[in-house]
Amino acid sequence: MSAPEYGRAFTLWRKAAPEWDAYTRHEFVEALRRGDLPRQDFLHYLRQDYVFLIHFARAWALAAAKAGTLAEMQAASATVQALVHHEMPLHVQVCARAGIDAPALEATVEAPANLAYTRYVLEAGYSGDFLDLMAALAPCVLGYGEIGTRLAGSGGPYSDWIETYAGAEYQALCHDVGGLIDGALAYRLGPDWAGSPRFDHLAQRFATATRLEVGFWQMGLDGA
Ligand SMILES: Cc1ncc(C[n+]2csc(CCO)c2C)c(N)n1
Repeated sequence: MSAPEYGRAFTLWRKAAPEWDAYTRHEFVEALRRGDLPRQDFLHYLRQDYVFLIHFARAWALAAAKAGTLAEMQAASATVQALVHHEMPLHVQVCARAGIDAPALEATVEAPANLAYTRYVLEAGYSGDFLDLMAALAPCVLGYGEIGTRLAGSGGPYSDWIETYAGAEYQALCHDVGGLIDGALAYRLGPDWAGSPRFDHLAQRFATATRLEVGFWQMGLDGA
């Protein structure tokens, strides 16, 4: 499948990430598409994803702290707001309907693949700058956008999940984040950012985060 249009950096990083297809076409994703992913596996994934989102929101808050312009600060803080007030309560709701109440969800023991991924992203932000954070965060945001687009209209028991990411609102967010990243690169590295030595290092960060997304799906299949 051709890459969705989420900006120039995404197009280049995606092409250079060896495990991009292993992430976006993982067996977990295919089982969501076919609709035969066991419910227990999905709930195990959702519980871990709730913990993931806590740290992901922290990483976006760190991005707000490392922002260089008002537009960057607005984009990062809006993402924190959306995560904390929409995406996380949605996980709480879905789990509650499946009999996992809030205290049980809060008591979720973090899987090693989850720890590895979230702390990798946070460390990129602690030791690096806004660009390091964006390169580490991009596979998560934009990969789900690509998966949503490919799975759109599949139907089945996971259609709500699929259509959330296939929908216009989430696709618009992916375009905005792609634009934010291209703008952040130009602002810090100049107009020839794609040819700068820093760009290869950022591509490696993107590839590592992609590899950790593969591990997260695999944890979803293995661990329930
Ligand atoms: C393991 C894992 N990777 C990616 C996402 C997708 N995601 C995480 S936060 C967010 C909102 C925008 O930042 C989206 C779409 C997820 N839920 N879990």
